[in-house]
Amino acid sequence: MIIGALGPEGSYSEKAVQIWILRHRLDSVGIQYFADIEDAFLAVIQKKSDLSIVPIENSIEGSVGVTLDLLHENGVEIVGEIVVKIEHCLLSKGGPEKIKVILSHPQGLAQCRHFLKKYFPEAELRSTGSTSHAARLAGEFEEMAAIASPEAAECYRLKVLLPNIQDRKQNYTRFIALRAAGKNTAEQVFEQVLCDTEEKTNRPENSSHSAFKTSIIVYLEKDRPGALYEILGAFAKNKINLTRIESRPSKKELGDYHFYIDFEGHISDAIIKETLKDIKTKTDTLKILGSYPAFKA
Ligand SMILES: O=C(O)C(=O)C[C@]1(C(=O)O)C=C[C@@H](O)C=C1
Repeated sequence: MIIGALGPEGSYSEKAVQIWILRHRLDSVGIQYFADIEDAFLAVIQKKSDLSIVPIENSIEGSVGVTLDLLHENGVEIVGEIVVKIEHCLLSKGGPEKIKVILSHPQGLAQCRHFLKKYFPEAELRSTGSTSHAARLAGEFEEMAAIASPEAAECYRLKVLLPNIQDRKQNYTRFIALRAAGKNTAEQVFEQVLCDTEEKTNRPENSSHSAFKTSIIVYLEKDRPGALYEILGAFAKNKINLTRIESRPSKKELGDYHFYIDFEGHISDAIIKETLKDIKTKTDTLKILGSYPAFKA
């Protein structure tokens, strides 16, 4: 089995893959590293990986926009989530006095904004494809430092000049595990529900509602008063707990959005089916991204 992730070695994405491998007790897994999130994501469609793990949101910086857009644009299924604690360090080959350039993934730079402004106001900030890519470069040039993990420091033989430099101690990134949409995806199960035929899912028996999450994208073509309220009302009426709601520009015009909604429950639960059927009548597009086990720390 090949799992795709953002590389090179030492990225937080690799950490997420390792957690996935441990929790699923997988052996004989190869990690395929990609230069950016888009390539890692699309690898499942291009059959370069069986599963890909990509970041979707961070507790300090919010959504990873490219992942949200790709979920809308492509036929993939979310099969799981992984939450990784992010502890950024300032890494370099030499001492702090030599640092002229600080490199990291844009998320890494943004999560350490206060630190950078306070201690390195003169440094040039440069973004890289990943935190580990930044560490690899810092290993080559003394005047460059990287914001990356302690594991990246080990990988590229860098000194940890300062640990835990993110603006808040509590810093977590949520990743999703994807596979290409195939047979028995949540979307197809729902299509069957709409035709009132018997559906089959890979949901384990006897699992509680909150043990699972379902992710959907909703698009309301014609902006009308109360449209979003009606959708949220359908969840409230059936006492379904939303875990996230996020809007993302549809890119058609200013002020036009897709809504990404995560909620507790599995697509094969009767109440979820009923709620989604109801929502389908209120929206122009309803895309079901998947039902998957909620991450437990
Ligand atoms: O650059 C990495 O190491 C990544 O895995 C990417 C990523 C992200 O895109 O959010 C993952 C976790 C951290 O929030 C910073 C960067």
